[in-house]
Amino acid sequence: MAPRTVLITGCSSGIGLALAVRLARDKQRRFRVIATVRNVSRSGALVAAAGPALGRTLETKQLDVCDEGSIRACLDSIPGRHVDVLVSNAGVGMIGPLECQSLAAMQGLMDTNFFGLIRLVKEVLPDMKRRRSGHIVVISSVMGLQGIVFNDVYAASKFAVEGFCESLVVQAIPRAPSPGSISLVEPGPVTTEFEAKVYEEAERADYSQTDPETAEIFTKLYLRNSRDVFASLGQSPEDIAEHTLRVIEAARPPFRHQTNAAYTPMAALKHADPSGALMTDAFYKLVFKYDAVLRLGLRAIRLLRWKAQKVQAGARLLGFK
Ligand SMILES: NC(=O)C1=CN([C@@H]2O[C@H](COP(=O)(O)OP(=O)(O)OC[C@H]3O[C@@H](n4cnc5c(N)ncnc54)[C@H](OP(=O)(O)O)[C@@H]3O)[C@@H](O)[C@H]2O)C=CC1
Ligand SMILES: CC1=C(/C=C/C(C)=C/C=C/C(C)=C/C=O)C(C)(C)CCC1
Repeated sequence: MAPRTVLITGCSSGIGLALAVRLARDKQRRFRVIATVRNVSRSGALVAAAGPALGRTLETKQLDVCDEGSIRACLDSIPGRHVDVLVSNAGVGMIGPLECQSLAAMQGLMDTNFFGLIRLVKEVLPDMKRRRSGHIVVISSVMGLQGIVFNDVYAASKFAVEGFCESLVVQAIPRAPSPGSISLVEPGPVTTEFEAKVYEEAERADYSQTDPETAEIFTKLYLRNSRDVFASLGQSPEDIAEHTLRVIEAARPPFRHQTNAAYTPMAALKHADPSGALMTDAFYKLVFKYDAVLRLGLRAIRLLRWKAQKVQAGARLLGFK
């Protein structure tokens, strides 16, 4: 079978980079990867990680999801504009009290995370419809399902992504017998540059724009808990690449795919109680009342993960895997 052409956005780092390399190094050579970056001067890590796959199963191209012209130019440079799988991955984060964030920064985030997806879909969907085949895979987030304190605008952008895809999926690419033309991958925290970037912004923020109590909750409580959550529950970009590969290769791709089992019960709270009380109450208690219990639980998870890694390393040393 001819390799499937997979176009991925945001491949200079993190999930996009890991996925591009994973697909390009597929042992069965099932994919031809077009790994796109917004800024070609930032493709060094991708090129290094791709190694011998570069120029064979992986090529790099420029694409800025905020620039329709660059999306069109990228698509036009592909023979027949033929893309079998579009992975919409490019995205940015934002944390902190609402009063400390400018409207321009919020609009910039929506432009990347939400309108970036729309620009891509508008460009590839007509071709996919014409061919009656194609798969759009969107890197969403658990925050597309559930808001998290101090992530208001980022969560809103991922909710927008989910609402858009949920509406579009039914008619997107009618192809019997499987309608699986759009899939949402929903990771929890992933240890990439994303995390460092939001913390850097939090360092630079002007907390005089909010009241001292909110500033204190964010800087003292939230940031500490967030670091603990990433350290305990964080997945690697390679993990997310494996999950995304499973979605891409599935005969009947799922519409939604969560990557972090630890998150599923929290998302379930929302559906267990339509009034929202169960979910908001649980979050409130975890943040304000039982934060010591939360931290203890997270520390226990870290310890278990560390032990599991040791056991795995020992097993490898003994030649078991
Ligand atoms: N890390 C996490 O905890 C989670 C992340 N996600 C989502 O995963 C996706 C990837 O993030 P992640 O790998 O973690 O973070 P990274 O910061 O490592 O990667 C983000 C990528 O998006 C690119 N990008 C940003 N703006 C644009 C643009 N306008 N056009 C094209 N590319 C752009 C960046 O390019 P550049 O180098 O030029 O800035 C970079 O390549 C995002 O959609 C994010 O929301 C979802 C759940 C959890
Ligand atoms: C779980 C949890 C917390 C933090 C979650 C975080 C920090 C999640 C980050 C997810 C990301 C970064 C998704 C990206 O798309 C709190 C609020 C500290 C306390 C309550 C339980």
